[in-house]
Amino acid sequence: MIPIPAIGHLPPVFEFSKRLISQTNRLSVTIVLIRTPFAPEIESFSDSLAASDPRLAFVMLPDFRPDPNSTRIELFASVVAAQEGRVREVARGIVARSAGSGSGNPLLAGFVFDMFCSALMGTAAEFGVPAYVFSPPNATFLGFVFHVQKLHDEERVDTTEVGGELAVPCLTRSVPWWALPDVAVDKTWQAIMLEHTRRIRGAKGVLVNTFRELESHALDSMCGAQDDDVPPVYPVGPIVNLEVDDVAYDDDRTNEIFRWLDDQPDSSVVFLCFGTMGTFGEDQVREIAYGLEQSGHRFLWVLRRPPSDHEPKSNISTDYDDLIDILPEGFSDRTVEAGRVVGWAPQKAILAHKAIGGFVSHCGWNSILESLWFAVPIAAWPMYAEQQLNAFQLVVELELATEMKLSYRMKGENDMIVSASEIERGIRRLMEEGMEKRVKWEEMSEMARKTLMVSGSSFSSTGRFVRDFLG
Ligand SMILES: O=c1ccn([C@@H]2O[C@H](COP(=O)(O)OP(=O)(O)O[C@H]3O[C@H](CO)[C@@H](O)[C@H](O)[C@H]3O)[C@@H](O)[C@H]2O)c(=O)[nH]1
Repeated sequence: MIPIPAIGHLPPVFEFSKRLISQTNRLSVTIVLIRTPFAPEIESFSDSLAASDPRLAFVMLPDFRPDPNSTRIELFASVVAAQEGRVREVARGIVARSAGSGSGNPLLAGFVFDMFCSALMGTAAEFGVPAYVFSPPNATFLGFVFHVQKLHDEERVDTTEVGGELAVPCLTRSVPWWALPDVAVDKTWQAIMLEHTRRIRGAKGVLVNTFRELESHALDSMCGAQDDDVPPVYPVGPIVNLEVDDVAYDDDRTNEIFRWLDDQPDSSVVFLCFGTMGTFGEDQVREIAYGLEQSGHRFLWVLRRPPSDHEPKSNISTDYDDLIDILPEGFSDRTVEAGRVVGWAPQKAILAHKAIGGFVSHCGWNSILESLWFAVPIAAWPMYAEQQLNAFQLVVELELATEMKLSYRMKGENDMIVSASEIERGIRRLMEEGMEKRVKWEEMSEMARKTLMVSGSSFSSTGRFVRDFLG
């Protein structure tokens, strides 16, 4: 398994690997890791996982020192380039062990590459084994990028110049311009994604972190007549790694969060968290603070700061030294009973807590799956990457989530701040009017859990993958 070292991508790969070997005794998994600033906690959970099963091995590549001036795009590309030689070496080691094992069975059965490591897929061919791809984003996004690439390469349609809505087979409704992800409207991102997508078409199959009951339309749109060059897609999710929180966050600060949550009534707290990179300027922080205060609801707010001018541009967000510096004056005193503002916090364990009644989320796919798993309704506030498409899918296509703000592209440059009163309204809608939606989240949560049980759809799909993988 060759993951890309980002927090949104690693835990799903770890969890899927674990599931894979629990479902079959014909496979073991070696995960090739590289230490980067994206995933500082990487070792704490890989160590604990490696200890859990001898068929799960980790190879840690030496530290990768990023060029501090590189953008996130450049950084990802250079990480993958740095991985290349070592991935080959690791594979050679596995092949050499099979030669020495005397069993005559090849030990290297194949590779699974993160979709953003597609540049390494040629390694599989060198070793004469299949290359599969793992997609941490959902089936809708996968269908979307296949379609955009087909439009681009076969019909000479450049979506960055379309400017209106776009009909895509993976969604029943056309995607309005404001919900199109960066890969459809931004030339740099599109060029990168087109490259990945062309290579992914050459994979033997694509594993996707989703489940049929949630995304049947998108999954069906990718098989058969619609686009006959798409490799088989295996929905194997939801892959929600519940252990990461237990392993990585056993400290006083975290214990204090849970002591406070324990004292709050059931379903009374709104949780706000914006993924590994979601941060705001001072003006927006102030509006959120006032919006929360005016809503009168209890809250738990993860607030992190963007990298400063002298830090690498590609770093993930970090905790503030002192939150008092950024919050409006007197806010903490006035809300001492009603809420808590914290730095990085164990999101899954928080969503699992009975005091949480709603989640204001940036709509990263892991966050959505975690919220579905614990049946916590979302108010969507997408920020970057494919999150606007995820939000559109949740709010408009599936009618599951409410909205806080659906796009940063909907408004003009100077008008991107969401006001305190919009935030107040959004929180009230989420916490007070969501009964019907809450039932839907509970039903979906039950389906998410069932799909992983023996004979559930994702369990069966994983079994199908194992059979195909081993030929
Ligand atoms: O304070 C925090 C913040 C985040 N998390 C965890 O970090 C992960 C974040 O993943 P996700 O919600 O997917 O957000 P991103 O980190 O933004 O993920 C990237 O990767 C996802 C999967 O490809 C994409 O859907 C996103 O758009 C992309 O930004 C989740 O497991 C959260 O539980 C915490 O535990 N504590």
